Amino acid sequence: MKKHDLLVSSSVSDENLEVTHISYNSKEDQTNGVFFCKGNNFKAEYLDQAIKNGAKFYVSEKEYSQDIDRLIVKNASKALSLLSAEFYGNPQNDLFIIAFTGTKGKTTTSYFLYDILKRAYPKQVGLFSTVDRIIGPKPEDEFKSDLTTPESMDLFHDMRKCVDNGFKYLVMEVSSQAYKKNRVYGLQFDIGGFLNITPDHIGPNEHPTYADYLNCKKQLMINSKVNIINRQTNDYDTVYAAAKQTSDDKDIYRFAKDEVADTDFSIRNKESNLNDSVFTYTAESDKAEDLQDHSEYTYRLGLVGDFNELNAGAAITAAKILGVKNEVIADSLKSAFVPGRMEHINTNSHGTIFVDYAHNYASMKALLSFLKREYPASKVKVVVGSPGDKGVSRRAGFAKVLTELADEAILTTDDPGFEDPADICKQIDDQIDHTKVKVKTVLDREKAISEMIKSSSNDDIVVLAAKGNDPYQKTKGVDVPYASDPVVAKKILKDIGD
Ligand SMILES: CC(=O)N[C@H]1[C@@H](OP(=O)(O)OP(=O)(O)OC[C@H]2O[C@@H](n3ccc(=O)[nH]c3=O)[C@H](O)[C@@H]2O)O[C@H](CO)[C@@H](O)[C@@H]1O[C@H](C)C(=O)N[C@@H](C)C(=O)N[C@H](CCC(=O)O)C(=O)O
Ligand SMILES: Nc1ncnc2c1ncn2[C@@H]1O[C@H](COP(=O)(O)OP(=O)(O)OP(=O)(O)O)[C@@H](O)[C@H]1O
Repeated sequence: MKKHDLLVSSSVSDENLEVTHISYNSKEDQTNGVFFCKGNNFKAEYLDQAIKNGAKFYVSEKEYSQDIDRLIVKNASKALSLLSAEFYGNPQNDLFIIAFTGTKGKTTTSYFLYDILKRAYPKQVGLFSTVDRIIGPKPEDEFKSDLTTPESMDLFHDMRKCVDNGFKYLVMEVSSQAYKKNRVYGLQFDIGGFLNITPDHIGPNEHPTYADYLNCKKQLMINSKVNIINRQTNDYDTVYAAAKQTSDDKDIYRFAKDEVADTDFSIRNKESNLNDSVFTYTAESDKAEDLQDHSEYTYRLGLVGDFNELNAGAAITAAKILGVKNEVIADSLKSAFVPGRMEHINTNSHGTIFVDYAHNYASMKALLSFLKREYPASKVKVVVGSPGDKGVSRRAGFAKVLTELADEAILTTDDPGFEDPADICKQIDDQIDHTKVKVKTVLDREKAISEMIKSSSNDDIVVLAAKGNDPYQKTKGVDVPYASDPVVAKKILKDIGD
């Protein structure tokens, strides 16, 4: 605490207290435990409850109780991160950690790299993603994530499990919120990848301004030994300067699509269809040549979307830094699968269905532009909804992108929260130019999907957007089970004998 200038005061009467438990949730058993008082909504009664549940010590920015020993610190979430790392025996030192940040593509890139590394180093790779956390080789070591980047205590707990389960590598996503809330405070990454940044996550509960969002995101570069940067990201100069603060040029690799000067690797598309895309990855600098055992290599990526070639670029570069052979990378990428991200379902007579997590203007535009450009003769038909209680600007964004690029759309329910889904759909609908796109609203999501699939013919492309493979509808504070878009689509096809 002193080294990080966090200590305000300490009151320790029992120097021999053997701490067997740490917690930030007062409802848990706290026997011989240290309890952390942190968070915007913390209340003094949580500490009282923790003490009743056995806490022997607390860490806090304020002195709440003099009944037990305590450490008063300047910043409780930073203290939580540092002390959690210590409590779990600094598992980060036994893992090679590769982290990705970006407004879009974190999950996709993390899955690409996880699959590549798993082939190269079986039973040695963990994954902390928005979708799943994989902390060991057994089925019970794989579970759904609640946050993109877990709270620091949970992060170090799960890293410890990874190490105890024999893992040597960890691929993880780092959100801007992780830096804002100090979830990765004090952690140095072996490789940090910066994918892109566009205005998003700006609002009262996330980042007050774009400048704050960028500042949080660039922290990954400052805290990584080796950096991988998309040469075409917005604010490239700021991101590169952040990497340079702590890394030499030789440890900063840039990748770009098509003809861009001053990059280390270039991606050039050779062909694409509805199932995969083929692209070359070319070393453009001496240090890239040194990394790549061919100056150019051709990959086939089993996940379409030109943006996915960029995500693959980041994953390929990380794999190369780790010394993985091109053939292993190629084998993995050709069968790439990321739950709910550009999952495609081929039908016999109802066109091609894509399930994709695109859930704001920028990602829907990237997705629909790609489909329009590659398949100009096909109609693009979208089923989409927008969530309640957050991201209100997405509604206007969906209206704009549907007007610009869709042929037909059905507006439906997606995590309405405490709002009325009909109101949300109406807000989208009111901003659509109905002379450009045919739109209707069907609130029952399964019925909306069913209607769109049944009314589509073989040349059509059906996009089930924004929900990915979420198995719930967040409604009035409850996660109401929902089969997920891919499961619903496949069931409908089965029912109609396609
Ligand atoms: C605004 C925000 O970032 N909140 C996060 C933060 O909450 P917090 O530390 O402020 O805690 P709090 O909710 O105010 O609660 C106060 C404390 O009282 C404790 N408590 C509470 C009740 C009780 O009875 N007893 C008790 O001890 C709680 O355990 C907590 O420690 O720390 C919590 C974990 O300890 C997170 O769950 C929570 O994330 C919220 C729910 C969230 O969803 N955040 C989103 C915006 C987020 O972080 N998203 C990013 C992805 C964004 C992207 O795509 O880029 C992510 O990384 O997931
Ligand atoms: N590099 C990219 N650029 C633009 N759009 C992308 C990119 N990669 C993925 N997308 C789109 O964004 C959606 C979400 O992708 P992914 O889950 O990989 O990103 P993420 O950064 O983890 O997102 P989130 O923070 O919203 O969870 C995809 O379904 C796709 O439509």
